[in-house]
Amino acid sequence: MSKRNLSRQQRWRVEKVQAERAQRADRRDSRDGEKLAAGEYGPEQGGRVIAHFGRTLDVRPDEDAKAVRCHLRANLEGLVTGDRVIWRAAHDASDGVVVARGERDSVLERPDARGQLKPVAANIDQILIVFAVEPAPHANLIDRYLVAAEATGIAPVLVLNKIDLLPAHGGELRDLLARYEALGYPVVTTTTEREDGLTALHLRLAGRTSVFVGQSGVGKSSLIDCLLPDEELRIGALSKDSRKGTHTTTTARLYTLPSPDPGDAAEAGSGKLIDSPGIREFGLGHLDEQQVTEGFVEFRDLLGHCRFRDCRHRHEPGCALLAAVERGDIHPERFASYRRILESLEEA
Ligand SMILES: Nc1nc2c(ncn2[C@@H]2O[C@H](COP(=O)(O)OP(=O)(O)OP(=O)(O)O)[C@@H](O)[C@H]2O)c(=O)[nH]1
Ligand SMILES: [Zn+2]
Repeated sequence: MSKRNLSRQQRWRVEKVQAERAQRADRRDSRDGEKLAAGEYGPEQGGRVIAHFGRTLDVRPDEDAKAVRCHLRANLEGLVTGDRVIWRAAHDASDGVVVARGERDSVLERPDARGQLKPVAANIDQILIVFAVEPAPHANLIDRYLVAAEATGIAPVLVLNKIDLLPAHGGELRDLLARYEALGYPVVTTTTEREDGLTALHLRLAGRTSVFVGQSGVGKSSLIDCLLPDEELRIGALSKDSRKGTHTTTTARLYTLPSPDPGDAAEAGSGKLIDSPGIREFGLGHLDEQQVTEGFVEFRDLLGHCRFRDCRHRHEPGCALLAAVERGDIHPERFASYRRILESLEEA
């Protein structure tokens, strides 16, 4: 058989499979429609997507810890973990159907295999950028994460892990942290080596939905293992092996964190964590020059004040940013990071 025929036959098979799949979805949808009309589903209620697998989702009802497997009405597309939804439970409680998606406060996107941005998780309150005493962080790397986080509109928080390895006076790292605190970024320090090493982190997580990102080896898995100690909480969570592998397609999951102190949780609400290998690898991605510039929070008030409207803040006379570096209002290392990030975009 010629190559050409083969590929035509392959194409035919693919089309056939797709047609069958669409037919099945149609059938299921008209069944859902009939069931909905026949009142086989209960009243509408709120919930949150805690995992999704194609057109099937796990939804956790607002008032309940137990998730329900749901499918989607055909007109609903693109739901992701963390989405708030309106859904109806089957009367026999076996499953449910999602009928609407709530407004999103925020969405985290990643490029798919074809380089197109796809949402991977929604309604995230904060991005925890984890770095560690070892491997020692480069300020530039932290700045990259901050810029990427700023572009999503989700608040970044810096988490310095492994403080058990910190030398007595902390040295350069303390200075580095002070620099970011001065910019208004919350900084939390942690260690998984001490019983009380995560106290500050617990406080940060309470009542919010968070994701952990950061370089390999900084201790993201270790932190998450400490936060979700109960195996049951991690049912379906990433296995040790897949964590180390390159499976970045695994679905994101939303976990409810147990509180170390039940009293606190009742006040602030329990913390939620959305995690997947893909989310952990969140990085600079597809930003343009303007997004990078606006990602440096201390530049914002100065933008628009350069002599030339199209100033690129390199060596133009009357540049408001360069003047601020001169005055010491912008830290020279932050400005060097800015330059380096722009250069890396040009290379890409
Ligand atoms: N001393 C010390 N070591 C830690 C701490 N937290 C994690 N580690 C160690 O740091 C190493 C890396 O931790 P992981 O949790 O695998 O780091 P990760 O960020 O998940 O790394 P990837 O899976 O590669 O993304 C392990 O050997 C941990 O035991 C800590 O607070 N103190
Ligand atoms: Zn300028």
